Amino acid sequence: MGKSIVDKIWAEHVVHREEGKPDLLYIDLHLVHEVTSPQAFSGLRMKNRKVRRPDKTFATMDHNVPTINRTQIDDQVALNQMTTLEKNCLEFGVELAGIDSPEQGIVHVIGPELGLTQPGKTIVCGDSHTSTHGAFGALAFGIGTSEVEHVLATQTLWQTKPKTLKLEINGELAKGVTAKDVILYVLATYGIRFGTGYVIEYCGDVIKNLSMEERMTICNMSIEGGARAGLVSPDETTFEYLRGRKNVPTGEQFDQVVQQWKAIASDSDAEYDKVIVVDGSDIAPMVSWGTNPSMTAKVDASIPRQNDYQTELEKDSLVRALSYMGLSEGQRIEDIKIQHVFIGSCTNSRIEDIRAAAEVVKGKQVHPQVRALVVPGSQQVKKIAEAEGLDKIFVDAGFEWRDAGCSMCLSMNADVVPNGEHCASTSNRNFEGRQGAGARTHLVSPQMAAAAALNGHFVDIRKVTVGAV
Ligand SMILES: CC(C)[C@H](C(=O)O)[C@@H](O)C(=O)O
Ligand code: SF4
Repeated sequence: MGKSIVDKIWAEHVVHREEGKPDLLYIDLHLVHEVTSPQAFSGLRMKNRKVRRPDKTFATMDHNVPTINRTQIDDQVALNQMTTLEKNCLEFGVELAGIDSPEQGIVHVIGPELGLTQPGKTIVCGDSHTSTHGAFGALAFGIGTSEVEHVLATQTLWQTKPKTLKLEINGELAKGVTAKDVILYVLATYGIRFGTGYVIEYCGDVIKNLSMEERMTICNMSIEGGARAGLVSPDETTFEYLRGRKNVPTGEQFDQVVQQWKAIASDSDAEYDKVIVVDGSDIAPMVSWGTNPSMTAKVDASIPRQNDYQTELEKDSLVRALSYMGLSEGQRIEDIKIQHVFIGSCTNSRIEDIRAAAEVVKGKQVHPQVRALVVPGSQQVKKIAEAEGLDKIFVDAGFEWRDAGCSMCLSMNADVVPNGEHCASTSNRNFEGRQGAGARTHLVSPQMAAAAALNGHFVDIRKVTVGAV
């Protein structure tokens, strides 16, 4: 019987095993951000311990950094967390992409960008969307602050081996259907718990034909389906993305490491604990209408009615979600009006996302009732976009063009959606209050967000002429 990538990575990383206990796993890369690390560093200091492997630890600041006027920060909470991280990194010898660094950005955008994220690695971070790095064939998952301290101190982590779920997406995607729609469709179909206890391995022709950035979008939202990790076996697309990046070996050493990466991919006869098969041609551009990512519909459909559900529990949660969202049963998705647009977050803020949105926006104007923001995932993405003139396309159309950070994805900084207003957002969570108290989030792809910005309501991107000036 063949082995899956999870079996292989696990076997290579167990450093201690005892019957009836979790395994002790070796961690290859520990990413750190300002929100979940302060107590962990304090813990080390109190116990008089060092960071065991500073060379395998990398920090950035992303969650509450301002995305505008960075030279003069007046948000005291943000400032305090940022200076604390700076002090901790200096004291413990951890490399930091700080606020002034050209490498600063959302932790899940910069890991891959800097070539730190590589196939076969175990990667952790005190952040649930660490699953993003799975796109490279790494076993990557979020950990809590006490575990952050444990990894800092020992470079290991106690973990129970998860079950494996093969999610095969076959066929082809229609024009206008993106990776974001794939994962929203999966969540709309299988719910927010189907992945609980599993690591999801995404495969099939649709996944094979996606770019690395698109694969990251899908792996990113594995956590929204209950799985702590989601991954894709590495292939030529993976190796080509990594070739020439900082932190990736070069020359002959690159060829050698590619051989190791190839060996880590799942065997064709690998067995899984559960298998789900999806037909890619069923997927349409998706829009979330409720308060969790599974409350999502195709753009040309309508919000469900109570009668569409069997159980009282489901009917109740529909009613509650619609009351928070200020929407009604049976309302057409295209009739939902929006006042804000956020193009950003670790789900959709990479260069391909920004390019796709710019294509839609080019030569057009943001609807007069809409405030629209583009927040690149990293300062490097920002720089590439500016070199291509994309910032100008957005600014000319009436968008705000910002510095890198999490921004309106969770509104820990000044980028907030006001109470009761609707936001078309390329992020990953639409929970109550996520983008501000009373804010109403609709999860969509960058193309769909851009089209909504121009129209003031959702429109079917398949019917929009893209790129016409
Ligand atoms: C702040 C952080 C702990 C949190 C997470 O773990 O995901 C955040 O990134 C989020 O997206 O909600
Ligand atoms: S962009 Fe959003 S989802 Fe991603 S790490 Fe930041 S807050 Fe979390």
